[in-house]
Amino acid sequence: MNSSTSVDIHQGRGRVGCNDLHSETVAGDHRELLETTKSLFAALLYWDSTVARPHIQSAPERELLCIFGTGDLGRSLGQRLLQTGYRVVYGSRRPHSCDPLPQGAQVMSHTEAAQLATVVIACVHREHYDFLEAAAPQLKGKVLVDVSNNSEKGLYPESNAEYLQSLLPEASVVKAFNTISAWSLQNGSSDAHRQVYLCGDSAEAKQAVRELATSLGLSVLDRGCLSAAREVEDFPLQLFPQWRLPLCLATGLTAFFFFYLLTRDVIYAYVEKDKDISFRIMVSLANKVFPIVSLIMLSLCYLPGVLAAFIQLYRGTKYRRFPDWLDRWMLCRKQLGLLALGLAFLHVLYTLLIPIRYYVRYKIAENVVSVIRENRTTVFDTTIAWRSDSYLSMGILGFALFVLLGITSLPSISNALSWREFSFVQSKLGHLTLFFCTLHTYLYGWDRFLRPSTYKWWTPPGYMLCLVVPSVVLVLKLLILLPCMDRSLGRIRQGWERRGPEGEGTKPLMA
Ligand SMILES: NC(=O)C1=CN([C@@H]2O[C@H](COP(=O)(O)OP(=O)(O)OC[C@H]3O[C@@H](n4cnc5c(N)ncnc54)[C@H](OP(=O)(O)O)[C@@H]3O)[C@@H](O)[C@H]2O)C=CC1
Ligand SMILES: [Fe+3]
Repeated sequence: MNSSTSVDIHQGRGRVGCNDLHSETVAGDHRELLETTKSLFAALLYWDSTVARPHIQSAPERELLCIFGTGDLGRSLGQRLLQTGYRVVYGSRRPHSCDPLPQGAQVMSHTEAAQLATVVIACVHREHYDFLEAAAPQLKGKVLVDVSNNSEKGLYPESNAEYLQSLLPEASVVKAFNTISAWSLQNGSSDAHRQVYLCGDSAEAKQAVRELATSLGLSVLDRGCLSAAREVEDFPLQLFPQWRLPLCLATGLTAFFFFYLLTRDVIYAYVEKDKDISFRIMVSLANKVFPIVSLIMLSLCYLPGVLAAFIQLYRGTKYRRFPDWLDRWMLCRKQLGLLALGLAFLHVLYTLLIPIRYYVRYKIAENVVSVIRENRTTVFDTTIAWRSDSYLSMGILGFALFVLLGITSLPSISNALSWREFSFVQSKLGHLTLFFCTLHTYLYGWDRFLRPSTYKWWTPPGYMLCLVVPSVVLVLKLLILLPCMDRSLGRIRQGWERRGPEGEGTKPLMA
């Protein structure tokens, strides 16, 4: 009892401050009181740690996990599990000659290792799964995690996880961890904190794997039954999935406007005026196509937002899903915006090099010489000065805000912003950017809209075409900002719903 008493008092010092009490009491003559106090504290601490707070008594030993395969993923995953506090045992074909393993891990044959753990993670390629049949008795009733990926789509008739389950019907196979990578686990990159998908037919087995993933700092998304494994296995094969649509759009628009402007400018001059101005393709044409596509793409970033607002106003609720096409469109807004920024950047570069172009220098010199030769005087036109300065100024402001939007969309920057700050920049400043860039284009056009010579072969110039979408977006946005619309939308977004099909009255959905 004496020894246990002293240990208990020692443990309690930090928590209850019995150290001070101890020294004060010793300083006096009350040894009896000291003994009584010691016993009282000992009893209290014993009760506290065993009855009231049993978890404090001793941390439970972490679970032992088994990993089959000592390859790249097996080693990296084992190391992370050991760092998290789990105990790890490897099952290997060559327990005595495998590559160095994380410190603290044991290694033995597959059957021996499987016997020790209730959760077994198979870090082996699907092609070698048949060896697992030999360990079937040891894997009976256990959770078997399949982490495998495919090297290409549709290689096998069934998913790897379903194949594993068919080999070992008495184990509970769970598909998980295939979206992480050995590299990110080893280097602790942010990739290691990404979402992992989970699917399986046994709820308990999935729960065990979910707890495991959560303790590794991964967020888990349950995809349902094991039949969903095929889809989950295809995820890592995706290459920039959210960039596909924006890239296709940018390529399509660039190709369309390139041929449109080629016809209007170069081919028209050749056919109608017998002039070869094909050299303009390299700079002039490029410097028309890039800003046109950039402005359209920027407006396409904001169009789904205003469409969504109108859909919510029409439906009178925010609790109904948007159509799939709108969802997909919304999800790639960032990529649309970044591509638009890239094209705007090219427009800036091309514009900056205008003064050093041979064609431009030649034209200026020719003009000056003709003015002198013909003894003409040129009159300074204030309207043109206003127009050109305003046009440049809007372009600069638009581009500066555009760069700001691009910077704040970077994860490291956006993570440092609150939701309110992020939405202020992306929505308010975003629409202002669109407004400046659209105004820049209107000022470029100025009164050329009215001149018949602008419409070569009855086609409008490219910049006029590209003003359609941004103008529509800005008008729709202005409509949403009208007080009556803004108020209704605000209420809907706070959870209010229009009651009944006729839409009379409102009720709070989340009271
Ligand atoms: N590497 C990664 O980043 C990721 C990998 N994955 C998946 O994890 C699994 C393993 O990948 P990875 O670690 O890269 O592969 P490795 O080739 O590095 O390792 C595979 C391991 O499997 C074992 N093995 C090899 N052949 C056989 C066989 N004939 N019979 C039994 N066991 C065998 C070996 O371990 P031993 O010698 O100890 O028996 C080997 O080290 C794959 O299914 C992969 O798709 C999933 C996500 C990411
Ligand atoms: Fe411009």
